[in-house]
Amino acid sequence: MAIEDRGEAYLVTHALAKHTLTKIRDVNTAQVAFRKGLVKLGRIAGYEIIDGAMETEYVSVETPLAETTGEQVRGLDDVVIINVLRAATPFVEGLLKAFPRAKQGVISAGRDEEAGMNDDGEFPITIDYVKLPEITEDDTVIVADPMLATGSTMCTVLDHVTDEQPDPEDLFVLSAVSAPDGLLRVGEQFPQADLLTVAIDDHLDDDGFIVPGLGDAGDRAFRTK
Ligand SMILES: O=P(O)(O)OC[C@H]1O[C@H](OP(=O)(O)OP(=O)(O)O)[C@H](O)[C@@H]1O
Ligand SMILES: O=c1cc[nH]c(=O)[nH]1
Ligand SMILES: [Mg+2]
Repeated sequence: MAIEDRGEAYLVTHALAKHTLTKIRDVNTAQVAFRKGLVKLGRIAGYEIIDGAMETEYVSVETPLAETTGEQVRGLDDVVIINVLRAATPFVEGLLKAFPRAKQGVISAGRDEEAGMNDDGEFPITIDYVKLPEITEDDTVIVADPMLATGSTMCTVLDHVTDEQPDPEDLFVLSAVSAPDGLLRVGEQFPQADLLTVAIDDHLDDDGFIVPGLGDAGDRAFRTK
């Protein structure tokens, strides 16, 4: 298993995840390579969730030559992936390679960057659209957003995801880059969630951007600036 417990979060430690994150951190990595990098990170993280958190069962299988025993992953039909628009879209594309039959939810969430952070280090979050599947107690729920900065977006998203739904078997908050503030905020407000990230960065700047981070993930993936 290449998921390492860091106390406040679990790290995806697969070498290709670190390699890919380094590539997309680079200011010279342009839109297409940036977006492909997020897709790749989503796929690797999905495989790591399967390897680290899902069980296998023995099944008998008939090859062209003989009957033998193999293993299959349990619960692949009981996966829910929540796409936090906009930056999570390529990340989710990668996750879907690991979980092609996942139920999918979409939440459109944006930070009000003009309003800025309040004294508690939170942004006002605008939610424009919410469409979620029914969640069951058997489900593994993965809420994906490549950036976990102040945690304001994720906490607002999780309010919707957990509202009037049963507790799933597992609830993962998956990000590529996290700031300590965001991990602490989400961890405090949603102790039932497992926080999974490729990197925990140093700090947030005065505008709420992760340092060193990778800049504005949405703008870089969608070429809006
Ligand atoms: O932890 P937080 O401080 O809430 O910041 C993280 C959020 O900020 C970014 O979204 P943004 O509001 O820029 O929207 P976008 O994805 O449409 O660019 C990012 O994709 C996260 O959703
Ligand atoms: O560093 C950050 C913080 C929030 N959203 C981003 O895209 N990047
Ligand atoms: Mg953005």
